[in-house]
Amino acid sequence: MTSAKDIRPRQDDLAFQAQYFSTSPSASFHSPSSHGSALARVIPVANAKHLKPFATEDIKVLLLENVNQAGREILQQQGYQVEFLKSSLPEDQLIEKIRDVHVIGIRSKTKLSERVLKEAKNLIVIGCFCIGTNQGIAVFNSPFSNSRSVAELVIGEIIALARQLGDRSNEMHNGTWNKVSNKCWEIRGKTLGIIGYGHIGAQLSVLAEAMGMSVIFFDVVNLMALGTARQMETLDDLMAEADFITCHVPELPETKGMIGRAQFEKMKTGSYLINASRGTVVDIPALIDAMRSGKVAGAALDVYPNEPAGNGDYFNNDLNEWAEDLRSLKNLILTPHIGGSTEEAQSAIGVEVAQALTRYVNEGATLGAVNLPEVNLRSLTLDEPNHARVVYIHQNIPGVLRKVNEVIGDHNVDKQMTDSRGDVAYLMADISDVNASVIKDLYERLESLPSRIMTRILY
Ligand SMILES: NC(=O)C1=CN([C@@H]2O[C@H](COP(=O)(O)OP(=O)(O)OC[C@H]3O[C@@H](n4cnc5c(N)ncnc54)[C@H](O)[C@@H]3O)[C@@H](O)[C@H]2O)C=CC1
Ligand SMILES: O=C(O)CCC(=O)C(=O)O
Repeated sequence: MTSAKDIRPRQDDLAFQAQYFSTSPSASFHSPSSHGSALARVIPVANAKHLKPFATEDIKVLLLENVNQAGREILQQQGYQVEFLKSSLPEDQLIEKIRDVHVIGIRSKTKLSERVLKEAKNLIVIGCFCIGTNQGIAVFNSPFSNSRSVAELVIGEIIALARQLGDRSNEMHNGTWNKVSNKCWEIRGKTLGIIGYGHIGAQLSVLAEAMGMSVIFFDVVNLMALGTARQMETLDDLMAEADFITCHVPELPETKGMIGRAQFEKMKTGSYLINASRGTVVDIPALIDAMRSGKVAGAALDVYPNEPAGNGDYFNNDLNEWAEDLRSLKNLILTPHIGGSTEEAQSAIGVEVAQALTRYVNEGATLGAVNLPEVNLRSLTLDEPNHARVVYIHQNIPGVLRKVNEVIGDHNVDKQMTDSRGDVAYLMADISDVNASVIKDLYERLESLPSRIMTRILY
């Protein structure tokens, strides 16, 4: 019987290798520490084939934005070449780097623009150690590993704003004792208005009620309210009733500027605004005016329309034209996008995304992908050394499966699964009794089909 090694393509055929990575066993994976994610549903097979990815050392991973060490280690342990940078990269430098890369890991600062992706000829998967995009390149994220951290930050800010803690602390740092109770409040009995009742909004709802707040929320989806929270019919209703308003919606065309002058008008005089979602959600010049007029008694911002790529003295008008106006305002907490920046969140994200990337690179499984249908096949086992796994990403148009099956149907297909999501379909098939020349032939025939987006063969 031929061993797995015997069916390797030649090491010097680089273009060929770039597309071919062998499988690796489910048994070597552990479920991520986080809570019921798609990956946690994967059941390890007892005698799963213990393969290391073929030509492991040729898999190049670029990790930007200080991705957590736990995630880095998972990728390094696979034997991949991992390059790690603390900050993100400007577009031109990213284009230079991404040409060779198979896997990229990013956080919220890196923009994988069309220009960048066009140059990413070898890229097979993107790990968002936060969120996503769509190019036939799989994208994995960690949908709720940092939700609790954001919710806890917001709870801290609600109390800090109600008690003007930022101002008192700054005054003491400057040597001033200023003991005041005027316009300082308990939060018990006050109303929290949550805009966007998803992972973060829902956590916040529970925490706020535990501290004696009443919770109302507005969401485009009709959702089950937790505890005694109430869903409001309109955003205006929420703006008019809440004492504290906090935004937890995604960045979308519909959420751009969703808190603008008209919404500030609706707010109670002396209420508070918090934004730890995305910088475009709040119209900042309108907020500045609302704070100057006393309509808004305090605010906390964690996110901004423009954010710097790394740490440094960047929070000025060159970055955002109103930055210095913001810096001059009282009872305004400004934080550098740290909502999800806790050891717990970063470690959980690192593990979850790195495991998803590894599973995709080695096995083709798309469980937890943001932009592809979720497809998985049970692991190949030790009894199946001469099997190959075909992964075929293609346009979701009629007639493709017939053509694909004409190609693979000459062989014994042990198992096959296909699913689609929008315009993209994903097929996985395990084929038995194959050797290197068969694999090469299959690969070339699948690549030549007009519907092809990406072909990979794993073994
Ligand atoms: N500051 C930070 O470090 C972090 C910021 N975030 C941001 O927070 C956002 C929310 O995070 P999650 O709660 O995890 O997201 P999620 O997807 O679980 O919840 C978002 C909610 O917003 C609702 N929504 C969407 N459009 C809306 C609209 N126009 N009006 C009202 N509701 C709308 C959705 O129906 C959903 O219920 C993320 O998209 C991200 O931008 C997330 C993590 C960390
Ligand atoms: O911590 C980060 O880099 C990004 C956090 C965030 O905004 C997100 O997960 O969407």
